[in-house]
Amino acid sequence: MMKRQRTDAVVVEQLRVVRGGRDVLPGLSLVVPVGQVVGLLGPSGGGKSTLMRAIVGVQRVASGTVTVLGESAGSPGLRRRVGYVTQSPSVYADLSVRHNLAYFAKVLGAPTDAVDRAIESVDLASHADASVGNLSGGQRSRVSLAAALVGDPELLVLDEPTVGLDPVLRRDLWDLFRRLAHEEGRTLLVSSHVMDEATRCDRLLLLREGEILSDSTLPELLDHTGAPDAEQAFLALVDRASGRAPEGPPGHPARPSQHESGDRS
Ligand SMILES: Nc1ncnc2c1ncn2[C@@H]1O[C@H](COP(=O)(O)OP(=O)(O)OP(=O)(O)O)[C@@H](O)[C@H]1O
Repeated sequence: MMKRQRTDAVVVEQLRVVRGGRDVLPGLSLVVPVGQVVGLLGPSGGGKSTLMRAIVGVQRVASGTVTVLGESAGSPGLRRRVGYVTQSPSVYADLSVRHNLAYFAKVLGAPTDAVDRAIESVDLASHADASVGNLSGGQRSRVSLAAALVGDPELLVLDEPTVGLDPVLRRDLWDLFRRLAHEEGRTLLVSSHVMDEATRCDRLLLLREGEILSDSTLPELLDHTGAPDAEQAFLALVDRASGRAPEGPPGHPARPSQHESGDRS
């Protein structure tokens, strides 16, 4: 099992990414500290997936640097050290949980006991021989997560892992993320456009239109904005960034129009 060594798992400096002829990330800088659950929150289209792709090294970058666990993002040495779960399922529906994970372990060159450890980590031992196609949505999400865990990664990058799940499954997954960070010392970068998931993160990065509006803990964010919850705080920051004063009383910033709130849930 890996040991914590550095203070920053990810360091992004002046990252510029152009997609479809547009500056999706115009010049982003941020750090993700080791051993924490960092939430990457913000409206759809804000650049969360693009940033994650740059961190795992699958995104063409126009300029800037992305350093992951002390190496340049996408370096061959990071292959097993970084686990990535995309929004679309990456496991085979016609194979059992165990066979899926055995396949990923082989691809990554991970030891065979990594399969059982990953299955236990995500609490799927009782379904290890079930076909993935017969599992519930929440169980399937956990298989994808287990596939990312077989390489025993120090950094897990999870793109909207709780989307479409019911509140109980969401809570269970967030409990698991926290355990992976706080008990096993891994670093987790987890994206979501559901603001109430902010309460489960050690730190929050609020991303909107390719720019970081805030990088802090939730208590710091609430203190700084005077807002009662993460969603209101985010909206207050959006108003400030667009030079618009909130219309409501302090602590209750006005709600911007639907497209600005970007809520697609
Ligand atoms: N393959 C692509 N080609 C061109 N533009 C793209 C491509 N993929 C994404 N974009 C654009 O890049 C911007 C950021 O998209 P991205 O997927 O990173 O946002 P996001 O915050 O992850 O959104 P979501 O929550 O919907 O996944 C969007 O404006 C999107 O239209």
